[in-house]
Parts: sequence; structure tokens; C-alpha cells
Amino acid sequence: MTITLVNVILYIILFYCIYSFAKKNKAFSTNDPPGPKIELPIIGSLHLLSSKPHLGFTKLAQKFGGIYKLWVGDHYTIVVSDPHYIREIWLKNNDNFINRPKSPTFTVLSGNFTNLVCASEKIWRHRRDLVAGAFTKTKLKTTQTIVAKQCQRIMKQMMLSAEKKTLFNPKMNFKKYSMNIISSMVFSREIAYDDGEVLFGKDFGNILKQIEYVFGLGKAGNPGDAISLLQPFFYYQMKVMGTELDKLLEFMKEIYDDHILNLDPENPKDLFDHIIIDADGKDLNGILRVGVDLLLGGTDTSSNTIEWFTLMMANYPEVQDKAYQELQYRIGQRGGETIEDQENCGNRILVSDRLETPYVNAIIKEIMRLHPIGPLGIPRMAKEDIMIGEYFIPAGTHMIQNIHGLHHDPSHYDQPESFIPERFVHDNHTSHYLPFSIGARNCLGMQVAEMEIYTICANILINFKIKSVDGKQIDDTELFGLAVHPIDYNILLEKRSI
Ligand code: HEM
Repeated sequence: MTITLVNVILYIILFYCIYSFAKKNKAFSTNDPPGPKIELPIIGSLHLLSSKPHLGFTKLAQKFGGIYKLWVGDHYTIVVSDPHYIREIWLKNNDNFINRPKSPTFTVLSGNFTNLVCASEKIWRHRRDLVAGAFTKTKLKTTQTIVAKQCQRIMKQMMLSAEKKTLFNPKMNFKKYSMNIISSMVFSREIAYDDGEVLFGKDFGNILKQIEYVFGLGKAGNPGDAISLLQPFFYYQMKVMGTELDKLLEFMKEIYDDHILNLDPENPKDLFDHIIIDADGKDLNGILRVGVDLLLGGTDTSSNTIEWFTLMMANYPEVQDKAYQELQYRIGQRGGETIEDQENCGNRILVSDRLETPYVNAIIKEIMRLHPIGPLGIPRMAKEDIMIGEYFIPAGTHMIQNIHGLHHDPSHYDQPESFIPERFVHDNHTSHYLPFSIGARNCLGMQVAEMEIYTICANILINFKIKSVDGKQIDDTELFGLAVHPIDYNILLEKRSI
């Protein structure tokens, strides 16, 4: 009896493997893109990717070209790093690729696709309009002032660290900087850098831990997302993620209630007020989820880029010095240090200096080229069968924009693995530089991110020399997660003389 049951199970497994092998190795058309010759049952080509899938995908692009197909577990996937095809898909045919794949992780993180980042088409259009509208209504000057104020706060922390010669931890501090910008813009809330600081909304610091936790659980690469047979093994992880996300939503509800209580429709004080007013008293779930999305989307992304910046500056002191000279020159050009208006908040370099500091801009671009924090963007899914150029893409295909592959392609960038900011000084590389993606569903926070990254990086460069703790190069190994980040490290700061 037992043997018979074992036999039945073995037959089922065998049958499933044959079915899976046949399905994955059958062409959809005579116009499929190139890809691996043999797909394995169940896993497809997963074995060709490592724990750092962006590197695996880029290696495959070297073999199959800028557009290729493969099976990532159960999912037929097309990976694109050719700038021509990226534009055809994400820009010209955006409507057909507007949705995100329905993976278990996305399902939980998005409350069944009712948020903004993962929302399905109809809901997405409504949410995107709501948030984009609120961003537009929040005046540029207001955003600049918020960024300048937060930059001044972190400069004080860095100055203290330089004076006391204590180690400075980029990860923890830049996270607070990014989060303070987004939470000031959206919720009029800030978190403290140390326990002595008394700020409005004293519990807000807890949300940072909570975001960290949810981000950690939702890390890309959950095997249950790729292979549905494995989903039961990740049931508990998904359940915990849902519970932790609910806590974030509860917190968001408190902020919402507070906003409702103090709402002046004629005089909205922040982005959340704008969203609440535009939603006209409806869609509480949507508003709360959009609030969480903005915190999630606006924190680890920019802060990881700034972490890469201090790491690379410690490793390339000659680049730091060259940038410092440029910034000194710029200050001289505008008549010295004396810009003391409200928006400046005491910073030595302003957002308005950006156009006049091409080398600093080039450093930032080179860092986002070399270490794009979202190296595979956020995946999309084909709505209907479509021809893109000579290639057929069937409905349901998962689409990956391989930003890492695009940024590391030697046909666009000489010595793509080397850090050479100069390459961006005379050439914008516009067609093959896309850290924020492209098209109607590209990064909604791009302008804020660029502003906050420039402001802090330029002010760090003018105020400090960044050094590694032991005088050696800091390890620049990439760790893969929802955002690609460096191994946690400390730096030493040396104050530059004015
Ligand atoms: C270095 C900083 C950042 C990078 C590199 C980055 C990159 C990206 C990328 C690649 C996408 C996917 C777009 C697509 O599917 O085509 C995205 C989406 C998104 N980002 Fe960012 N991002 C950054 C900062 C931010 C910030 C600061 C915010 C919030 C203020 C933000 C909010 C969003 C949102 C809401 C989406 C989803 C858009 C949608 O689905 O309509 N991001 N981002």
C-alpha cells in the first residue's frame, strides 16, 4: 500500500516534470527572441542566475544580446537592456506593459494591487494622477526648502562626528536624511538623529524600523515568487509580511486622522493634505497605501545611492579633491559664501548651483550608472500579444528592464566596470542612462531624488574629506535586495577649512 502511494507520488512528479519541460521548451512563435536552448523542468533557467540576479541577467545579455527570453521558474520572461527596445516597450508601447506581475510578494506588499507602485492599470491611473497632481501642487520652492533644511540637519551630525573624530555610519544617517525629506514633504513629520532631539510626531522614528523590517521580508528573489510549487513553504513569511505591513497601515491611519482633524482645504500644508482633498473623502485604503508607498519608495532608494557616494568618494580621494575645487570655484563665482536666505538654511551649496557644477553632477551620474539601486527596475507584464520590432511577445510575459545591463554595456561605455566620472562631463549618455526607468510609469520621485542627492553630496564634498576607517579601500561588493546596497561600513570625516 505504502509502495503504491510512493509510486503514485513519483509518477505525479515525473508527469509534472515532463509537462513542465515540454511547456518551457516549446516556442511561442517563429519570432521569439533568442535565449537559452534548453529550459529545465520547474526551474527553467533559474540556475543561470545567482543570488545577485542582476549580474546573472547581464552575463546572459553578453551571450544573447540586448533582448532575450528565458524562463524564470514558472514565468516566461523577456529581459531587455538594448536602449532601442527599452524605448519601444516602456515608452512607445507603455500601455501594453503597464501592469506589474502578480507575484505573491507583490500581492501582499500591495494589498492585492490596491496601492500605487504595484497597482493594476485602472487603479494605477487614478493613484498616479492623485499623487502626481499632489507633487505638482507642492511648489518647487517648498521642496527645495525641505531638502535644504534636512541637509543642514545632517551636516550638523557630520560636523559633530568630524570634530569628535568618531566613526560616521552612512547607512543609518542617510536613511534618516531621506526619510525626513519624504516625511516632511508628505506628512509634515520628522524623525530625530539622536534621543535628545524633540520633534513634532515623536513616534515617527518607529516607522523607520518597521519599514526596514517590511523591506527585508519583501526582498526580491523570494523563490515562491518564481516557482508556485514552493509557495506553501513561504506562506509563513508572507503572513508575517502582511501583519507587519498592517502595522504600517495602522500607523498611517493615525497620521491620516491627524490630517483630517487639522485639514484646511483652502490651505493644504503638505502632500498628504493634497491627496486627501483630491480624493474627496473617498478611498481611505488607497490613501493609506499610497502613504506607505511613498515612505517605502522614498527612503531606501535615495539613501542607498548616497551610501554608494560616500563609499566611492572614500575610495577615490582624487575625485573628491577635484569636485571640491569645482565647488570652491562656484562659490567664488557667485560672490562668496554669503547667500543667507531662508531657502538656503545655512548650506554652502544650493540646488541652484547644480547647473554650474558639471563635475559633481558627473560623479553622481557615474555612481548611479555603476551601482543603480534598482538594477532590474520593477517588473512589468505584457497585457496582450504584441510584436516589438521583429520579436513576438505573448500576453502574460514578465518584462525586465535590465538597467544594470544597459549601464554596463561596453558598446555604450568604455571600461564599464571602472569608476570614471569624466565620461559624463561632455556626454550625457542620454539614450543609455536610465536609473529611474522611462515612460508613463517611470519613477514618480525622480525630481525629489535628484534634488536631495545633489544637495547632500555637494555639501558633503565642500565641507569634508571622506576617509575609510583603516586607510584601505572600502569593500564595494553589491548586496542584492529590493534596492542594491553596499555592505554596511563606517567612514571618518575630516573638516575642510573654509
Ligand atoms: C535614487 C533614487 C531612486 C531611484 C534610482 C528610483 C528608481 C525607480 C525605478 C527604476 C522605478 C520603476 C519604474 C518602472 O516601472 O518603470 C521606480 C518607481 C517608483 N518610484 Fe522611484 N526611485 C528613486 C527614488 C524615489 C523616491 C525618492 C520616491 C518617492 C518620493 C520614489 C517613488 C517611486 C514610485 C511611487 C514608483 C512607482 C511608480 C508607478 O508605479 O507609477 N522613488 N523608481
